[in-house]
Amino acid sequence: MSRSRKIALVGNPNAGKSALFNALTGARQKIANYPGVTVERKFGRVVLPTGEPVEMTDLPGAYGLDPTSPDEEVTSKVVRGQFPGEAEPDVLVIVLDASNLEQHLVFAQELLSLGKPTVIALNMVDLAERDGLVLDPEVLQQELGVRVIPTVAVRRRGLIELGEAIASAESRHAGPGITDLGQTERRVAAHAMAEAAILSESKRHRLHARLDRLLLNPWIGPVILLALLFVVFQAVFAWANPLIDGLEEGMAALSDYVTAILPAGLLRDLLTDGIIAGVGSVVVFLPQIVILFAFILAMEASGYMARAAFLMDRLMSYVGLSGRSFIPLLSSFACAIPGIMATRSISDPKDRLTTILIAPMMTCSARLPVYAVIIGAFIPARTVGWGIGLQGLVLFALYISGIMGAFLAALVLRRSITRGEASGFIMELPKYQLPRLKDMAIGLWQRGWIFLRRAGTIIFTVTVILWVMLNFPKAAPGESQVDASIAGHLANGLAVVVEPIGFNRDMALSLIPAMAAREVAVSSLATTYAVDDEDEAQQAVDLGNRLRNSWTLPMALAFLAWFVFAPQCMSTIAVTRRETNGWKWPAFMLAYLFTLAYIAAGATFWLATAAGL
Ligand SMILES: Nc1nc2c(ncn2[C@@H]2O[C@H](COP(=O)(O)OP(=O)(O)OP(=O)(O)O)[C@@H](O)[C@H]2O)c(=O)[nH]1
Ligand SMILES: [Mg+2]
Repeated sequence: MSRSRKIALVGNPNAGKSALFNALTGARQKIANYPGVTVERKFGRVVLPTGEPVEMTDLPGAYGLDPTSPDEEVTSKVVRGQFPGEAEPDVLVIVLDASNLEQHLVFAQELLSLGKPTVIALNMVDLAERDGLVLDPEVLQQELGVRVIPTVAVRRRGLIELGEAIASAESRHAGPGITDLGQTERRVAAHAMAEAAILSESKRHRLHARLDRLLLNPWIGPVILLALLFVVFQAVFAWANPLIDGLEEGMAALSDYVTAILPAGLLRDLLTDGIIAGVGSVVVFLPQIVILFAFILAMEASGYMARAAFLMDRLMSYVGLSGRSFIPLLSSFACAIPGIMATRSISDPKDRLTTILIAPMMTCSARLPVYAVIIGAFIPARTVGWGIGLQGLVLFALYISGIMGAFLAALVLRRSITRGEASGFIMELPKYQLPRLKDMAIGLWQRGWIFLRRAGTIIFTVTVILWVMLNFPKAAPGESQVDASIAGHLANGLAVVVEPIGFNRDMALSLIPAMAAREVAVSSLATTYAVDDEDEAQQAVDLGNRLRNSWTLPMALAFLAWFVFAPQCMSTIAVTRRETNGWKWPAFMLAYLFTLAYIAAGATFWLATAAGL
């Protein structure tokens, strides 16, 4: 039997290729309302209405076949059949944004000139209609010489027709003239075709235009952005706290239950001190993660994020970056790994390298449990006027510190190691849309699942290993178990190094396993204090109390400052190595970020101590 045919989805950024890919294959690739979301090719299988199974490829968006950035290069190579080890696609599905037809038809003509069997998905016809645009697919079909199927990817409209068209797509005879047009001629042709295809157009953009005037205003826009972020961090504490209390009580009850049914011994200790106290101390932050991502996803889907990038462009040009870096940096708030991958859409290599190097300073979601534990234990849950919660304010300040640190680093890097001019920034602003509930739910589910999976795998494993290293060898009567243990001895070495910045031995101890993942700092503190606690009745998960008993406020603040900068994440280092093709830049990243963390934590500790906190 011959191999199944390969179908590739191509088109301009933000045309809805991934949405269409998800709808056709049942996959759950990330979609968001700004250009440059997909940076790698993704595969899936589809059975066409004719019963023929085909392999579908989702590609990064591009503006043409002459690549200007690493992600466009992937698209260009795949489409031309030059991607190493990959067969040429048999059918191209060009995805067009119906409400942005003229622009998208430029690249479409270039793709058609390849002469491959092609089908056009005229996507987002719902948005075109909403904006008062009535299109005639027939006209396009005649002009371009291929089937044109209207679709609404997010509502699964037009999928069967599209599948049928793919099944019967034949090698086309490139229409007269299309083959060897230059870029300018394609633009002219695109304009004429769009004009011919638009049956009627009643301008209904007024509300959106007004919204843009407000949100993109150079003075009001940044204020709105800042206010919005402020609300997000207030909500992360205010809304999550009741849920977290509930989860903590649940963990405590579970711990009590295990204590009651199991005889005293190693197994019981492993379950209560290692797994419930350790892993449980991280899991309780699920509500905060979900709330944070609810805001991020809503801002992404509505089209506001792209506006924020536009606003930030000017600010970023001061530090030698362009607004292009905004989306990768923004993705790094979830996790630096997709953030660093997203830099593939940056064309200038030095711009891209700078963005990679500063991405780890964006506060990723793995820091949230660390921040939340320390803030919860040391910052009183009171308001500081106008109903502003102090805890949320401190969290906000930590995020801002990371951003400031990143901007400062960019400023220095762009004047030294990655010297160069800030490149220009052109980004189309996507249409405003109301976030769809289903997409939001799927997105939140995915983020929550990633968080829990980390807790169940890497955090679980590292915590259990640490528990073992904390429990052996056994302490002599009267001696502290942690002092006697392997882990305690190991930590003593590091403790000497971090003593000047106010860290005690337990804090030093938590930094070692936290290289695997930052949340492990929380689980390892919880486990260390649980192991150290002789009083069996006190086994409930009250990490906050234990921290307050062993740390001073300046120590806690220094610990927070450390985590703003410290590159405590193996996976980030690994992905930096991959994206920069070598060890030089990850090594540099480790060195400069640890230095920054050390200075920041030390300065915080001594300033706080001097201030008498
Ligand atoms: N209303 C409407 N929205 C759509 C449709 N198709 C996609 N979208 C939305 O448009 C945005 C962009 O969709 P994506 O699938 O991420 O676009 P893409 O072409 O993969 O973009 P890149 O990966 O950046 O090249 C998302 O917010 C989708 O929810 C559609 O037919 N109608
Ligand atoms: Mg995509």
